[in-house]
Amino acid sequence: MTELAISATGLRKSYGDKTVLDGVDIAVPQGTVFALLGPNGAGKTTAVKILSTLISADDGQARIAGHQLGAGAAESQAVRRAIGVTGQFSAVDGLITGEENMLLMADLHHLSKREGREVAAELLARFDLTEAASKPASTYSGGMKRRLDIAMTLVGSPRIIFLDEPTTGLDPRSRHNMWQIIRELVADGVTVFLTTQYLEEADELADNIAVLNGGRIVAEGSAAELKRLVPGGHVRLRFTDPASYQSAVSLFEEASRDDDSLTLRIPSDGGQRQLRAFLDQLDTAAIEAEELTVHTPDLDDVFFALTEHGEPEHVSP
Ligand SMILES: Nc1ncnc2c1ncn2[C@@H]1O[C@H](COP(=O)(O)OP(=O)(O)OP(=O)(O)O)[C@@H](O)[C@H]1O
Repeated sequence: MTELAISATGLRKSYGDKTVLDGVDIAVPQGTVFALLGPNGAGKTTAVKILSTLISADDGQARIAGHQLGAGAAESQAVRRAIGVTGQFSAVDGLITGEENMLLMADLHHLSKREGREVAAELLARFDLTEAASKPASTYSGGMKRRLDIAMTLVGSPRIIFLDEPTTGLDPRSRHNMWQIIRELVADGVTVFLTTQYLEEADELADNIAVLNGGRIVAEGSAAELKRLVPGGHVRLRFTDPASYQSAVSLFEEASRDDDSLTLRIPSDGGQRQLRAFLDQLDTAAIEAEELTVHTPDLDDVFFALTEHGEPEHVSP
């Protein structure tokens, strides 16, 4: 069995009478990406803070890199040495330059001056920050700050990295850059624990995804496994001619309809056989659709089905 980099059972945390985590179990094998997915306020950051020793849980057990959480200062210290944390509580100091931020980190990790300069230069180059290295970090774009934050985290060569919403607020190009950085970390054998509100991000990066809602993990598995949990596959037929739309409505009784947009949504597995049958039915009845699109369930369907948002009401494209 692959060794677990992170394991937790029965984690609980409340603030006053508000229960944020209500018995959460997590298992992350070494060298994999785990995504904790959940709506705003679901408790994702709280879970990261507990697992990275920043706060303690009210109850439950956790082992990080083989060290038990809550088992004394030495064990917590060992956990901190093995992990890196970046995200909503960024360590970047805007008043000093990117390079000075890196050197500060190197000092914290007790690297010699020479080693520190070498590691800083190497990481700044790796994250495309060499040119900006002598400018104050406050002048950096959002994407550059995140890259600097990760570069600073890597000074200590952590084997486990917690990334709390690493791409929130980034533009699409910076988001893709960040995904590439995360993939390279994993290729180097680093274990990544990621929180995100973006289903696409979890789909792109994670080996395993857990959906956190109401303080509990309500579903867990690979993106493909989660997609199989929910129905959501359908064929969408859009019409411009109201008469054709009405004919199709009577032909496909099982379809859900949107009379405003003249659109029908027919449950379907998206398979070739079923698609051919739909087309045959349309041809036989001489109905011309403006557009036919196939929608296979995606993580959005899972998310909406499993979190308190409820079912999506609209006919999605
Ligand atoms: N120190 C605190 N004191 C009181 N309540 C807190 C504290 N920290 C977090 N909470 C509450 O716990 C809940 C979960 O917060 P948390 O930051 O873990 O959520 P999240 O899933 O990371 O959300 P987001 O995506 O918005 O960052 C929220 O309702 C929040 O208000």
